[in-house]
Amino acid sequence: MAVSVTGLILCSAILCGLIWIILYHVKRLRMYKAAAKYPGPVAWPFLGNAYYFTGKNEDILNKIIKLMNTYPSPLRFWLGQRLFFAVYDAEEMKTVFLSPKTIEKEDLYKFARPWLGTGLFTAPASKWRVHRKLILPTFNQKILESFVEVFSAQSQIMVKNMEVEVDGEEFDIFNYISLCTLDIICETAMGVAVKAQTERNSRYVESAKRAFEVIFTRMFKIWLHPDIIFNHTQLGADQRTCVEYLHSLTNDVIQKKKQTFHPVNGKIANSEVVENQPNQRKAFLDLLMELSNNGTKFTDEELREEVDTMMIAGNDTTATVNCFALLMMANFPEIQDRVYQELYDIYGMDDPDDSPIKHEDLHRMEYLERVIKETLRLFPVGPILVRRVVDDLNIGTHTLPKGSSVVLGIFHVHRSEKYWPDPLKFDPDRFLPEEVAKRHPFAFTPFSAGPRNCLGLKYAMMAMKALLGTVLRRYIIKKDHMTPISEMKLKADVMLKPVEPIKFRIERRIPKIGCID
Ligand code: HEM
Repeated sequence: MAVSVTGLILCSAILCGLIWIILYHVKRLRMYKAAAKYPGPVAWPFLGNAYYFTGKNEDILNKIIKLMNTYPSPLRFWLGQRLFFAVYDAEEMKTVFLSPKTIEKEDLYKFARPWLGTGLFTAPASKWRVHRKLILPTFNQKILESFVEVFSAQSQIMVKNMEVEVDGEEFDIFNYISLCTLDIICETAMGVAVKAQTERNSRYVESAKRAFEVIFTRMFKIWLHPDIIFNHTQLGADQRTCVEYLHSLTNDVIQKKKQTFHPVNGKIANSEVVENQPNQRKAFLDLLMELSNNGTKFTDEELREEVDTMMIAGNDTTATVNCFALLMMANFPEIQDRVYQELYDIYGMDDPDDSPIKHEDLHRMEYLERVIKETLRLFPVGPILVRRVVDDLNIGTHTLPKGSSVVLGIFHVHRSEKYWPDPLKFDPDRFLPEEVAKRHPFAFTPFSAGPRNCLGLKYAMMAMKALLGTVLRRYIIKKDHMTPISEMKLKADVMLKPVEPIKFRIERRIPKIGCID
């Protein structure tokens, strides 16, 4: 009798399980039918195409690019039960970028939430709409202009630190630049001087790097998706250690700031680094705390999430692009000369210490701006972006079904012959206004596009110009052997990175005869 009751329970459980599986698949029948109309690699039961993404992190980006080179846009693939469409046609991308149906980030971004919570970058659309509107004014032109002083001062510290490399061997430039961009973002986002450059403290940079690696690895390894498995792996342990440190830093600053907060007029006492300065520069965190006091509340946790988001969105991105831009100028000395000529026209032979770069100088660096844009074209730090499709979305000849996700193939479009003749040639003049006018506007989207684009676009361009300008006024950058762009190995750890460190030599700059009027 006991056996038959057990048997009965077992049969019922199996039956319920089967009914659940059938209902689950019936509900998704529409999506399966839609998926069948698109080209893509053969998907295995349960795993989908996850088998394709096994292997090292550095191979994943190349595998995605290979798929895009094999199939026409839009292409279909499955990660377990998740259906993805990769879109890499500028017109189709335009529709996706601009549609309210694809404003929601893909669920894979949730793996960044232990670190960034629901700050702007990872926020669900409902929260993102409210916070984006509140935060947008803190990036206004006047505030950005007040930051240029910081961009310049920190870049000057960096070029001084690089002095030891003058006339030496090739060295890894990322070490210098990442500490400089970290000092810059800490001062402008939090209003504190962490002195990463002077004290050579790279723990933040190392922790953020490892945290990114872990997030990216987890995204493509579907067996690491459930928390219960991930938390028991070495990756889970690494993430906990890194995030604990990263959070402690931000929490510390918030608590200290709160003690200087003046509750009567709702203003923050000037932050420690800017105390005796006349222009009353405010950091991003100060501005957010003032907003909170005006009744638009950010909890302490939300403040930390938004500051962590800015710290990470604004540090590694600009550091990486600066390194790529310097590499391109080392590879192509004639382009470096043109940039220097432009700087010479503004500053003559004055040293950056005597006449630092000011905000009103930045708009005169037109050629440098084109160099940065061409760098962003060939090396977009966000090589792919992923959004959820919350309702059927017609993208021209196809309809992406509700419940699927869309991968925007920015890297592929940036290097497509369709939009860029001789795409692997480094040619900043592609960004002359008359050339831009001839091109599809969505063929160049390094900062994303549409309502959920990069909030720090202007900040980033100003910071990069100040840093690169300061380096090139002081040094000539040289490479012993040029690596053709087609042979440069790239990987994605969420952001696009070079597989090998970027190295070059420096010499002190003595203006060339041809450059002096
Ligand atoms: C070269 C530098 C940079 C590049 C190429 C870049 C690129 C991007 C891209 C592609 C996105 C969209 C990500 C996605 O949809 O998944 C994004 C978002 C964002 N970026 Fe940047 N970024 C840069 C620098 C900065 C800086 C300096 C800041 C702030 C100081 C910043 C703040 C943000 C924020 C807050 C978001 C989220 C926007 C939202 O969802 O509303 N970025 N960035």
